[in-house]
Amino acid sequence: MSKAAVLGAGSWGTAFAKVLADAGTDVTMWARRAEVAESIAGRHENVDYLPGVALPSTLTATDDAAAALDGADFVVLAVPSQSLRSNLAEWSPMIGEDATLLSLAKGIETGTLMRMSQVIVQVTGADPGRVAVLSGPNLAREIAIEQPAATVIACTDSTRALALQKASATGYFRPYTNSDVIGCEIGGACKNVIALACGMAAGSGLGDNTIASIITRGLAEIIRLGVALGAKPTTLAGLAGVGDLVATCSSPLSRNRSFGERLGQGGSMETAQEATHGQVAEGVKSCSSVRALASSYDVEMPLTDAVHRVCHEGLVVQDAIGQLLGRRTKSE
Ligand SMILES: NC(=O)c1ccc[n+]([C@@H]2O[C@H](COP(=O)([O-])OP(=O)(O)OC[C@H]3O[C@@H](n4cnc5c(N)ncnc54)[C@H](O)[C@@H]3O)[C@@H](O)[C@H]2O)c1
Ligand SMILES: O=P(O)(O)OC[C@H](O)CO
Repeated sequence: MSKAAVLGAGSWGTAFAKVLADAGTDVTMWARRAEVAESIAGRHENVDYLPGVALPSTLTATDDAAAALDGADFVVLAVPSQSLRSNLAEWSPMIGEDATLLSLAKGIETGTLMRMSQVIVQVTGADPGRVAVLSGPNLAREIAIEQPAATVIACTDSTRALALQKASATGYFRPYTNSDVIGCEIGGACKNVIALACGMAAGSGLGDNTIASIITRGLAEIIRLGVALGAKPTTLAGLAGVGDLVATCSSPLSRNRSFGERLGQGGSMETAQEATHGQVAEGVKSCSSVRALASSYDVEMPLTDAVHRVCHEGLVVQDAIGQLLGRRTKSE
């Protein structure tokens, strides 16, 4: 039986740990707070992040990273993007030398403008072939209650991608393999920014035509950036692109969409943060790093730029909408 350590016990770390356990993988979770680890190991419930969801009795948890990592074939990184580097620096010496590192995070690091797989390679010194990413339309609570969904596991080493696929395939969770790590990561990070824009529109009282227009033009700018970075357009037309974009932009479960909705209703950044119930809305920081990354590749991303200006430069949502519609007309 293969062994996995899931580092991070938030909503997605917990839901994906359940998937792995249901697929027959031996899983130990690491939680930052002892009481969260105790709740998972003792009550088989993560009361803080996934209340009401019964976790498998085979799923164990600890607040000791070394214990979780001991003998792990798969190291699943489930902390927010902006804290991955500092956490990984601590964990790196405890990671087995042939372990596969799987990133669940959907963000671009501020400052360095690195994708998570690049951060992992830089911090651990691992060969890039040992690093995989998982991305797709995977709202944690829906997966946790076993509603069927698909995802993408991307790794340049197909043997490792297949091993992860086997370790996480269940009757409700269907992982597809892909070798396009860049495409999956760009799709995952950028859709959060577009979901913020959709939330802002919905919060302003705008309807489905507007949302569909934002999703579609959002996809256009995501593809532009992805292709500039070396991603395959087909990846962005798949689960890790369109699939995740549609799910996140449409769902009331999305923290990014909910955050944007509060801003669209006229709320402050602080009240918008409350809409995420203490969980991370990655797009709030990644809108700035995605915008900077796009600028360094001379890629135009007007929606991302507008989201950045609303979140970080005080632009009012209604003015952002006016400015977007006031841009010169052009061909599709
Ligand atoms: N929740 C989802 O539906 C979902 C689905 C797919 C991908 N993701 C991605 O997975 C990643 C993790 O998201 P999540 O939903 O589990 O987030 P979350 O906010 O629910 O939980 C984050 C976890 O990381 C921990 N954490 C926060 N800051 C930390 C720090 N500085 N050091 C160590 N631990 C820290 C928290 O205690 C918590 O256990 C994000 O990049 C997110 O975009 C989330
Ligand atoms: O709740 P969000 O906005 O972080 O989105 C969750 C997942 O990424 C959806 O696939």
